[in-house]
Amino acid sequence: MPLLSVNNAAFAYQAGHPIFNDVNFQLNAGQIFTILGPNGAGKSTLLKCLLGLQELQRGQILIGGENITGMKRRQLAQQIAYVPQDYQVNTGLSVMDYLLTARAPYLSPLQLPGKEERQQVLTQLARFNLRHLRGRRFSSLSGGQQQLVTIIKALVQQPKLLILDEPMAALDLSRQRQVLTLLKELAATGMAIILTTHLPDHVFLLDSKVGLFFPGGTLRVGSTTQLMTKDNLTSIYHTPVELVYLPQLGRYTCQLVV
Ligand SMILES: Nc1ncnc2c1ncn2[C@@H]1O[C@H](COP(=O)(O)OP(=O)(O)OP(=O)(O)O)[C@@H](O)[C@H]1O
Repeated sequence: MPLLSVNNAAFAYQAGHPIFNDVNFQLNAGQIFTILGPNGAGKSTLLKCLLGLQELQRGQILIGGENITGMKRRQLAQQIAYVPQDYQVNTGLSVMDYLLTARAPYLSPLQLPGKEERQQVLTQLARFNLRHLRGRRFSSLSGGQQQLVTIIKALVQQPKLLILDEPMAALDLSRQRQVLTLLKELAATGMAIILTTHLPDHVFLLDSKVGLFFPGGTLRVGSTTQLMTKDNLTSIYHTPVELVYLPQLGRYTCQLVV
């Protein structure tokens, strides 16, 4: 059974103005699914539906065979972690305390996080060499640091499915490389991953399953080889691009034609 099944999903914020229609895809443990589409296409909205933050007009979303509409938030939070596009929350919490909130789905209502949870936070901070930030106020961090800490928070939650909305938008090249490498490592351990990005090169680097938002709210799903073509990218972005093969890297890169 797939970890995630999205069947005939349709969503509209306003009746008669669908954002997407008939979205169908499945994701197994250990698979990466990268979603591309122009601004306003519906990528974040689809992710919010997967998280149960928005309700579908039609269709269903199943996690481990169970419809998410019948699941409690705590139960969902043990399955799915989310890195939102708007990660800049105004909180007075330190980085450590902010990260500890990710353990809440595993603690009883009045239980405070203890030594074990603090160790889990330190282990995840260490992946990015960011242990030194643990005493800083989250909202005092730079944009890129906040985005990294938000990714780390999702890891502290230990999900089966990790959903990231443009997780590298604020990151420098070295940090993008770290995140891409980490996503591959997490997938190899069996975590399923869904991310959105505006950089087609991220898809070529991950060589993942792909979802392309076409005009009219159609999500076409396939492999990198099937869907990441010059015609498809030109068509979804309404702008000319060239795909260039890099023999030394064994993959394509996407270049704007200016
Ligand atoms: N809460 C809302 N109420 C009404 N309309 C909304 C709401 N949130 C988003 N929209 C609209 O739904 C459409 C899809 O938005 P969404 O944020 O899903 O796009 P996106 O593909 O993630 O875009 P971007 O690449 O710019 O982040 C847009 O036209 C947007 O204006």
